[in-house]
Amino acid sequence: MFKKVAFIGAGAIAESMITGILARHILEPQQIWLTNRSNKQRLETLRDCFEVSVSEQTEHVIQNADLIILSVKPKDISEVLFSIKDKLQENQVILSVLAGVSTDYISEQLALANPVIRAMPNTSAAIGLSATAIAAGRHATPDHLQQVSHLLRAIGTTVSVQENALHAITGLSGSGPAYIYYLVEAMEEAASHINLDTRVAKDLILQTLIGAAEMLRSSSETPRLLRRKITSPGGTTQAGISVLEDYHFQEGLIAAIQAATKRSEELGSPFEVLSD
Ligand SMILES: NC(=O)C1=CN([C@@H]2O[C@H](COP(=O)(O)OP(=O)(O)OC[C@H]3O[C@@H](n4cnc5c(N)ncnc54)[C@H](OP(=O)(O)O)[C@@H]3O)[C@@H](O)[C@H]2O)C=CC1
Ligand SMILES: O=C(O)[C@@H]1CCC=N1
Repeated sequence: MFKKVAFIGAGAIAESMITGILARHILEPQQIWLTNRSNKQRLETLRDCFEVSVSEQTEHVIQNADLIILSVKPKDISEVLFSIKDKLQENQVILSVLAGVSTDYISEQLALANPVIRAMPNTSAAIGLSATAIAAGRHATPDHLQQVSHLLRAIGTTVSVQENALHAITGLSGSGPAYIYYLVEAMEEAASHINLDTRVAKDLILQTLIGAAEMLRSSSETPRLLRRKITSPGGTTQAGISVLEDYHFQEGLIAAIQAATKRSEELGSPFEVLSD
């Protein structure tokens, strides 16, 4: 297991991952190091909250780390790779969670034989419920993949995929929680239109979501059948679904996931490398 894990990038996904990892005691706080570009206040907040080590010096953070997690925006990756390439030690494993950016790009920029692995988690990592996909890049052996998967299993489920699937996975499950939160925003807004008490409505919406998710997980029935069982002919659900159909709800969601997938490809396109 990794002894020191360094995060370069201290934003939303780094925080979610650290929360999940510490909650499962996969690592102790003193094993986690963190840096960002300039937001000192943010580093201090995370240090105080998690008791992890922080430093404005990337060199200090990555020194002797056996796993380095890249968690910056795609636009910042070139700068980060340039700043660490001369400081990396042999055998340090690189794990990138960036949308779009290929492992080949990372390896080419580093021009080193360090193993590179790419993963796409989501923010449910914070409660150990991320749906994470992982792909091996250059120099990553099955053993490296296994070690990283072990760590990532602390933050949820992990599935190994071919790297070219990661754009679609980013559109589906990387961004996925946002689609659900967007739906809940609309349900809460609807509750106010139908004069329900806000607190009561929030509790009912939450339990409805949890119940439906658990039904999907535990039942052998398809989502379509589960939906049909709620939809009495001429009843309330049919009235509601019929309006969703008028608004092309499903087509909208399909288009949203396609757009997010395309955006991942676009974010990665400045970093494409010609294959050997
Ligand atoms: N948010 C999500 O749900 C998910 C995000 N991702 C991916 O994770 C990555 C980060 O996303 P997110 O956490 O949302 O982004 P945030 O904007 O919240 O965080 C980005 C972090 O990167 C830091 N940073 C920028 N440039 C540098 C640099 N040169 N050296 C060190 N640190 C730097 C920023 O520091 P400062 O604030 O000081 O500028 C900030 O801490 C993205 O590539 C995204 O695609 C993947 C899965 C899910
Ligand atoms: O919105 C984004 O670009 C990132 C990638 C997946 C989730 N958030």
